[in-house]
Amino acid sequence: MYALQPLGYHPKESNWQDYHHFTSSQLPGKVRPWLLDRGSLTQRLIKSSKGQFKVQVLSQQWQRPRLSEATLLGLQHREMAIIREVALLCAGQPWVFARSVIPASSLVGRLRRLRKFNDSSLGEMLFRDPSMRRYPFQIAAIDGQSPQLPASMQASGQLWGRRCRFELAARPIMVSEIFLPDFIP
Ligand SMILES: C=C(O[C@@H]1C=C(C(=O)O)C=C[C@H]1O)C(=O)O
Repeated sequence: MYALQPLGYHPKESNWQDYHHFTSSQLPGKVRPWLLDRGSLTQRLIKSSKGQFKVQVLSQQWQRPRLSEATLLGLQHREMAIIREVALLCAGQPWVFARSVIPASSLVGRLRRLRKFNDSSLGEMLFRDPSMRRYPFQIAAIDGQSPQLPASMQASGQLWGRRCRFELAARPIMVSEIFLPDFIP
């Protein structure tokens, strides 16, 4: 019998650091150009997979963000958010695990539609919005066995992830993406 986790339990957080903390030689050549690409990951994956792209929603629910996510978003302690976790599939294979945090205080005006988001890409909405502003990336080396990854996506060794704060109509959203072993650009 597993002990019940206290409300707001989060697995050990990864060590997210500003991208300029890393020299280019520290980032593996396969993912380096993708980690720092400021364009839409969705569009790049669609192109790379010759259109065989799909967003698989794994969960989308109200939760408290992790402490470092709340800090990045400038949230009051314990503010609730929609936490959306998806797999980005290329030719049916999960290339990216993505976790987005949409604070309750951002779900206003035209952003209310994010309450009922489905398997269309969050990126398509973000990059279509003229008010969108993207902040600099944070990068982390992620333990492939980390419990933050669904069991089916865990791997031996180390994975690389990126995350950043977006603002739409000056309202913050966080998007994080972890590149999985099946990722073959
Ligand atoms: C931010 C983007 O949106 C992508 C789509 C996501 C979703 O639909 O949940 C999550 C992460 C992103 O990779 C993008 O395409 O660059």
